[in-house]
Amino acid sequence: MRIGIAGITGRVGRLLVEEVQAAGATLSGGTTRKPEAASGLPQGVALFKDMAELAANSDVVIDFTHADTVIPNAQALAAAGTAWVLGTTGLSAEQQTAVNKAAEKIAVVHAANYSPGVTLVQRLAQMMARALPADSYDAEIVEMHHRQKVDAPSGTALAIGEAVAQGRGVNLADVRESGRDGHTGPRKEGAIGFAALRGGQIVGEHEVLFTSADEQIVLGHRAFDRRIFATGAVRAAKWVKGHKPGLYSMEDVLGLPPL
Ligand SMILES: NC(=O)C1=CN([C@@H]2O[C@H](COP(=O)(O)OP(=O)(O)OC[C@H]3O[C@@H](n4cnc5c(N)ncnc54)[C@H](OP(=O)(O)O)[C@@H]3O)[C@@H](O)[C@H]2O)C=CC1
Ligand SMILES: O=C(O)C1=N[C@H](C(=O)O)C[C@H](O)C1
Repeated sequence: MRIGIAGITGRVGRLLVEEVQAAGATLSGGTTRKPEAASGLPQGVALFKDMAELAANSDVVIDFTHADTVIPNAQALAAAGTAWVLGTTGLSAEQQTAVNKAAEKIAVVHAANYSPGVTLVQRLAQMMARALPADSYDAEIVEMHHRQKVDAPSGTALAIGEAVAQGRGVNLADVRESGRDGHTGPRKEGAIGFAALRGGQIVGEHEVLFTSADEQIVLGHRAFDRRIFATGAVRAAKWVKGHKPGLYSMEDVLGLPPL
């Protein structure tokens, strides 16, 4: 199968080149706005001028770029009938709608975090939220990433928050509290709080905390190397080929039963 990489010169993109080749798949090539930055790629890696050209030459495109590319990429991939493994985070509601619309035409795997460990943390967080009453247990999510990260809270933190909200049977948008500052007043019962730390070259750290008056449960994940994301995305790319159009998750790729 032919796998294309959007953002091929990026921090994850470069690792995807290695992992696609290690998986024995054919690397069709990639896209970059800066061909001069591609000098560090292995010899012979094809660079396409845009997503339309990359999609036309690929069975699946793995995309770790930037939220600004999501709408044009969705349109180009749907037009080409090419499956999409999307890792980009920081999407607006409009950009997420474009992903959902593309999934009417092509198979899309969309995950804020392609590490199996985080996928399990999300599942466990949902189970914990079901078991621990919101009026006694305060849920907070803390994440830390490298100083270059451009979006906050992380997509993974938001996905964990979504899992807690689902476990509680509420809409995250109604209970989310991000970035407390100033005279905030007491914590609202049932809120799901987020804190985003940035510094150094931290690859990706997440904790979800359930705190009551009498105990605290902390569930955490630390990524030591971005390669965990690249291997997960390649696993998703090999899984998605041949699937009918639709929006799939890393839980589907891992074959986790519905909760
Ligand atoms: N789902 C997951 O498991 C993971 C998701 N991510 C997410 O993937 C995305 C990329 O992360 P990372 O590889 O660290 O980021 P980088 O900035 O290192 O790479 C992103 C690449 O996208 C390209 N790009 C294309 N269009 C744009 C644009 N309009 N603005 C900015 N860049 C653009 C850039 O390449 P060029 O300039 O050459 O065109 C850039 O190299 C982020 O959203 C991040 O949160 C990161 C790790 C894991
Ligand atoms: O930008 C990153 O680096 C990462 N972003 C993803 C996110 O926003 O959750 C996944 C991972 O934590 C690394």
